[in-house]
Amino acid sequence: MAATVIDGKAFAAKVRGQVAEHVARLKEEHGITPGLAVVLVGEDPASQVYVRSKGKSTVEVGMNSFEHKLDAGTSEADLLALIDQLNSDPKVHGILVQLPLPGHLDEDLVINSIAPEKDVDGFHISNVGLLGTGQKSMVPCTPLGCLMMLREHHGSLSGLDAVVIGRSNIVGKPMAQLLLGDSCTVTIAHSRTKDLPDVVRRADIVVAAVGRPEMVPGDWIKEGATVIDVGINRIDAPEKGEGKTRLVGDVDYASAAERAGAITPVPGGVGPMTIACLLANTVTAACRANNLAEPEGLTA
Ligand SMILES: NC(=O)C1=CN([C@@H]2O[C@H](COP(=O)(O)OP(=O)(O)OC[C@H]3O[C@@H](n4cnc5c(N)ncnc54)[C@H](OP(=O)(O)O)[C@@H]3O)[C@@H](O)[C@H]2O)C=CC1
Ligand SMILES: Nc1nc(=O)c2c([nH]1)NC[C@@H]1CN(c3ccc(C(=O)N[C@@H](CCC(=O)O)C(=O)O)cc3)C=[N+]21
Ligand SMILES: [Mg+2]
Repeated sequence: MAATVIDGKAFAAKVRGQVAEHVARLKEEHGITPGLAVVLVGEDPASQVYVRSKGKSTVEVGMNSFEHKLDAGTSEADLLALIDQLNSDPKVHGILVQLPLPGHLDEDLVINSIAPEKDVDGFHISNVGLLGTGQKSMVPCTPLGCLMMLREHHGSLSGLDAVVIGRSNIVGKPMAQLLLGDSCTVTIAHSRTKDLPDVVRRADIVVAAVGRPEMVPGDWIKEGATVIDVGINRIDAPEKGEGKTRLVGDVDYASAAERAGAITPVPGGVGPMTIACLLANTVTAACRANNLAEPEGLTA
C-alpha cells in the first residue's frame, strides 16, 4: 500500500493563515504588531537563504521583521551587545540567532543571553528545562512542527513506539521530550546505537534527524509506520545537468514510502512547518509579553 504523503507545505500554509489572523487581531484590538529579529553572523549561503525566507514569511503574516547581518569576524562582545539591545526593545517579541555560529563564538553563551521569553527557537537553557519538566515554555520550531503533523495524522499518539534518530539539542532531544509529553514510548538513537535497523523496525513513529542523505532505507521501516524526515541534505544531481544539486532527506523516500503508512517529503515536509512554527512562536511571545490570551493550537 502506498503511503499517505503528509503535505508539510500545505499544513504550513494553514498555520501561517492562523498566525496572520492572530496578528490582525492583535493589531486591531490592541495596537500591537508582533516583531521578529533574526541575527545572522557570517555569509553561509544556506543560512542566507533561510534568513531571507524567514524575513519574507514574517512580513507576509503582517509582523515586523528586523534583520541583523553581521560579518563573520564579529566579536562575541559585539554580538552580545546587539542581543542586549534586542532584549530590551519592546518592538521585538522574538529573537532568533541563526545557527551554526562561526567557531570563535560560544553558541551556548550567545543563546543563553537571549531573554527566555523572546527565545522563539526555544534553545535557552530555561526553555529547555521548562519543556523537560512539562511546564509552559517556548518550544523549538522543528520538533513542534513535527508534533503538529503527527497529531494531525494520528489524533492521539498515546502508547505508540517512537524512535528519534539524532540527539542534537535543536532537534532530537526536544523532539523526544514532546513525544514523551504525548505519551509515546520514546527511544533516542544516535551514532553509537547498537543495531539501529532493529531499533527502527520496532517504531510506529520514526523521526530521522541525522544529517546523512538517505541513510534510512525502506527495509528498516515497519509496515504502516509514520516517517517524519527532518533531514535537509543538498546532494549533487548530475541527472539535472552539470553542477546541479537537489535536496534529499535522511530517509530514502522511494523505498520508505512503499512500507510506511505516512511519510513527509523533502522538500515540502518539515522545513516549511519549521518556519510556520517560528511565526507561531513569535505571536505567542507577543501575547505573553502583553498578558493577552495565547492563540490556541499553535503551541504544544
Ligand atoms: N527541516 C528543518 O527545519 C531542519 C532540518 N535540520 C536538518 O536535520 C538534520 C539533523 O540536524 P541536527 O540535529 O542539527 O544535526 P546534528 O549534526 O547536530 O546531529 C545529528 C545527530 O545524528 C546522529 N548521527 C550521526 N550519524 C549517525 C548514524 N550513522 N547513525 C545514527 N545516528 C547518527 C548524531 O549522533 P551523535 O550525537 O552520536 O554524534 C547526532 O546526534 C540535518 O540534515 C539538518 O540539516 C535541522 C534543523 C531544522
Ligand atoms: N537558530 C536557528 N533556528 C533554526 O530553526 C535553524 C537554524 N538556526 N539553523 C539552520 C536550521 C535549518 N532550518 C530550516 C528551516 C527551514 C527549511 C525549509 O524551509 N526547507 C524547505 C526547502 C528549502 C530549500 O529549498 O533550500 C523544505 O524543506 O521544503 C529548512 C531548514 C532551520 N534551522
Ligand atoms: Mg561554534
